[in-house]
Amino acid sequence: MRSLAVASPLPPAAAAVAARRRPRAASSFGREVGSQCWKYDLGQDRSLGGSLRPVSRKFAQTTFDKFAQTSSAISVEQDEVNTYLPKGDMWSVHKFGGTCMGTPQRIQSVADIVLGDSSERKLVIVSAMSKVTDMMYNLVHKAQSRDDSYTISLEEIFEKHMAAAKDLLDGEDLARFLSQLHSDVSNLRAMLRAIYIAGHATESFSDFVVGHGELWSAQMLSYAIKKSGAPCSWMDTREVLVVKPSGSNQVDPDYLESEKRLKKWFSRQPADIVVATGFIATTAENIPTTLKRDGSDFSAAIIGSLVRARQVTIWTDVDGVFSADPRKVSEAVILSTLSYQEAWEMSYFGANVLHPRTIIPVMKDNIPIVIRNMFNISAPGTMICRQPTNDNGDLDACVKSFATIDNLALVNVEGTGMAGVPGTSSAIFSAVKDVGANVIMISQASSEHSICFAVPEQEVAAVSAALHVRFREALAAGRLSKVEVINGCSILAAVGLRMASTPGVSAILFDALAKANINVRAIAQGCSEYNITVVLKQEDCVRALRAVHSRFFLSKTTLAVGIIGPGLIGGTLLNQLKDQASVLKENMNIDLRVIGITGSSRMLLSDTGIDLTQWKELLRKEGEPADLANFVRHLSDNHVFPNKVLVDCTADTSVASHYYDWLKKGIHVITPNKKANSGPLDRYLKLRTLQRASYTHYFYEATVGAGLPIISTLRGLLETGDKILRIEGIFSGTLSYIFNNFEGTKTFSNVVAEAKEAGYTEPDPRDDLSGTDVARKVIILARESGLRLELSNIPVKSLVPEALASCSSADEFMQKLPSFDEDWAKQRSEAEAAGEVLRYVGVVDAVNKEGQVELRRYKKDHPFAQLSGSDNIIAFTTSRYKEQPLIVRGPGAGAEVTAGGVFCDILRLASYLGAPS
Ligand SMILES: NC(=O)C1=CN([C@@H]2O[C@H](COP(=O)(O)OP(=O)(O)OC[C@H]3O[C@@H](n4cnc5c(N)ncnc54)[C@H](O)[C@@H]3O)[C@@H](O)[C@H]2O)C=CC1
Ligand SMILES: N[C@@H](CC=O)C(=O)O
Ligand code: NA
Repeated sequence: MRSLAVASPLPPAAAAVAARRRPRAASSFGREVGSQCWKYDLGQDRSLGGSLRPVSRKFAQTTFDKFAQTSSAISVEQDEVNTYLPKGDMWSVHKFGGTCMGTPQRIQSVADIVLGDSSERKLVIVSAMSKVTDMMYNLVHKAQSRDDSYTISLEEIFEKHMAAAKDLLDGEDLARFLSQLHSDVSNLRAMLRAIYIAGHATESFSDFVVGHGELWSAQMLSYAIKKSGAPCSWMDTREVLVVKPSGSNQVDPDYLESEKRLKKWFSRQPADIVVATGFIATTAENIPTTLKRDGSDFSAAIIGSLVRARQVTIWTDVDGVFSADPRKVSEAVILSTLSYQEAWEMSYFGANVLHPRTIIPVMKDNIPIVIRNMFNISAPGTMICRQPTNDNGDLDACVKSFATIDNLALVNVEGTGMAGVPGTSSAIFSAVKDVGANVIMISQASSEHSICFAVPEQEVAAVSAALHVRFREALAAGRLSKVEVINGCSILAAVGLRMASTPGVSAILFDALAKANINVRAIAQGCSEYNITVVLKQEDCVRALRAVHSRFFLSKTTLAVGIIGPGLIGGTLLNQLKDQASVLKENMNIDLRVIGITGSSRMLLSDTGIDLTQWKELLRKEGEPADLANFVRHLSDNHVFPNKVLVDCTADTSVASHYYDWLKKGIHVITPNKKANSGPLDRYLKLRTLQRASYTHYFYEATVGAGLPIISTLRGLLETGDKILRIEGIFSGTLSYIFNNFEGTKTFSNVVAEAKEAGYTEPDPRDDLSGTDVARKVIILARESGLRLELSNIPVKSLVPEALASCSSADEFMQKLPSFDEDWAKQRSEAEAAGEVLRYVGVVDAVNKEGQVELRRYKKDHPFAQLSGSDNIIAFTTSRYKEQPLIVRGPGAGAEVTAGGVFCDILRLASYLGAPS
């Protein structure tokens, strides 16, 4: 809270006025006004939240006493002893915009809010009723375009205000207002007629006409407050607020002259509640003018400064200032405090906070501005004040918000002739100034070989032309190599006062961008570090915003998921995601959204996330014909989610052939499908090279041993410097199940059917029986270990009878398989007779750089003979695990374990993207 400045004794007349007021002030929390008794108790008034009641009753009284006995902060000249400008902490300034003043009911609510503020004195700045300013400008436009309908428009404006007044007021006040309205409208009619005849309106004519919206709304509100029992005056700010034009359609307040006039005004009407017109002002020559864009906020700030208000409250229709545009970031939060500089930066970067001009008048006196929602007065709002002290030391306290500006172009002026040549940047920017373009951001590396800057896209052609003219000779001589324009850019700015003193902020920012695969074109940060600005492609902007916002504010990792192949594994995965999603969100801050599911015939798309409790039904009923290209486009075109992953749950080679393109697009890939990693070596190497060089991830743990940690174990060994000598094991869940259960009681074909039924087999069980599936796993592990092997390098012993290899379908194969049961029974009995069991094993021989896949016989006490169910067992013999191999064993096939392995990869990805571990 500001303390009252004490400078010189109060002039006698002012002291007399103050003394006269003291008894009233002392009883102002329960005083008689006319016949009505209105009582405000600071302690009891909960309706207005904290920020409206920053002074205690005792403080208010002490302040008032100090004021009465001493002086004001601004010295009062002797010749003004008869003027009275009460100031000090008892003034509270409120500003209500057009939306707040939109209807008679709203004007009444405004009156209630004003009356509910227990401050000593209140100055209320109002805008015109909503849309009225536009209607007024339109009137002028019509009149000067000689469009007769201006008379009808004027009538509409008249009707609107008359109806509102009739709704709101009655008796003498209504009559007084209507008579003023009549008289104003007939003056306006005459004036517009003159404009019509002249076919032209000067700026001051136009400003005079337009300002009537505020004149009427201020009067209506002041009568409404009066009607509720509180004495209230209204102020035409053209009598007090003096401004001078400052170019670029802006004005500068003349504080000294305004203060003099304000004192005079108060000497005539020393009121406790004053409703003043926003937006309008006067020049020193008494010509009506306006404060231009966002004028009413500016009025409130200037007047707040003139009366040294304890607080300026800007009432609007949002709960406060958001950490990012809530239309783009649904998780944006309301900030409780902001420093002036932060608010300033944010408004510059397009956050709809306050116009930077609005902050200057209050900033010099450290007067807090509070943004509050008049439609939700229980929300405390956002306080903009001197460096807030209640920061909690978190990252969200050092980065306050993120803002963006779209439709920019980047201009890059480059050449060796720029380095060390004084005046180059001056020449560049003077050329830019000559075409009137607005430079939004500048960046120059210290090598001085290039300067790049951002301008609005619609100004870039003129800028580029001007630079080409200005640097014609330098370009011709090769001193400058190019003047390059990059269209379609946006700026993303992180704003926060404490970024300067917090190490690592930019690292986190850029890490979040990199992980969302967003390319940064240019960077700027001043040493004040109120903001870090990056230029990126406009199409990436919302995604970038969400990525950085979630990183700083929510630590939430949002991942958009596309599932390809909702068969056994894909379907089980969807169900697991459904069951676990809320736990992940709550406990791990991971927000997984499945935004697409595609099978081979139908696909289901959603922009925000499919309801997984009924995905099957939705896919059937609301799905559209499947189209993989469109499916991928749906994912990559979604600019809302920062991170995207495609999960390929098919066994399809053609789906796998797209991984490279997807990774290139920045889409992560996760799969249990072995086709990509066991396909042609050159393709595999290309894929891995791309993935290693980018921030996109490719995980495939379930391709070997399903959910068992095989790939991750192998990687762990390799990455920590262990040397793989041999990997040997039973890699097929199907074949393991078959030989574990083919014990003489069931036929071979029966056991195969059971494995298929249990979900262990490939979509076509011949892939298992042929040994191809095992060979693929051997290849995957061999390549992971650094061997450059092709599938064709692995000799495979197929268990598929030759006669059935050419069956046209898996079903046909299964039907014909029983005719070979006898052969199998024979093989089994032979092994049994020798005290052995049949096992189908795969080997990666890293020493001899080869792989093998064989049906072998093992003694019954061998570890490979001890398995049950669909168990896999994999033994890693390495430099470290030489005497005793490292063994991983457990079910290596089946829907739940495999989907669980894929799910694990999704969480691994989330953790790589920044989710907590
Ligand atoms: N079943 C298991 O225990 C394990 C399976 N896997 C792998 O999981 C993958 C899936 O296996 P399952 O779910 O058992 O097979 P599945 O046949 O039940 O499911 C595959 C699904 O993919 C769909 N599909 C096929 N081609 C498609 C395309 N081009 N576009 C869109 N959808 C397409 C099919 O319509 C089917 O819905 C396979 O690659 C398999 O090798 C990996 C480890 C263990
Ligand atoms: N069909 C495969 C499934 C796992 O990859 C198997 O049986 O192991
Ligand atoms: Na695995």
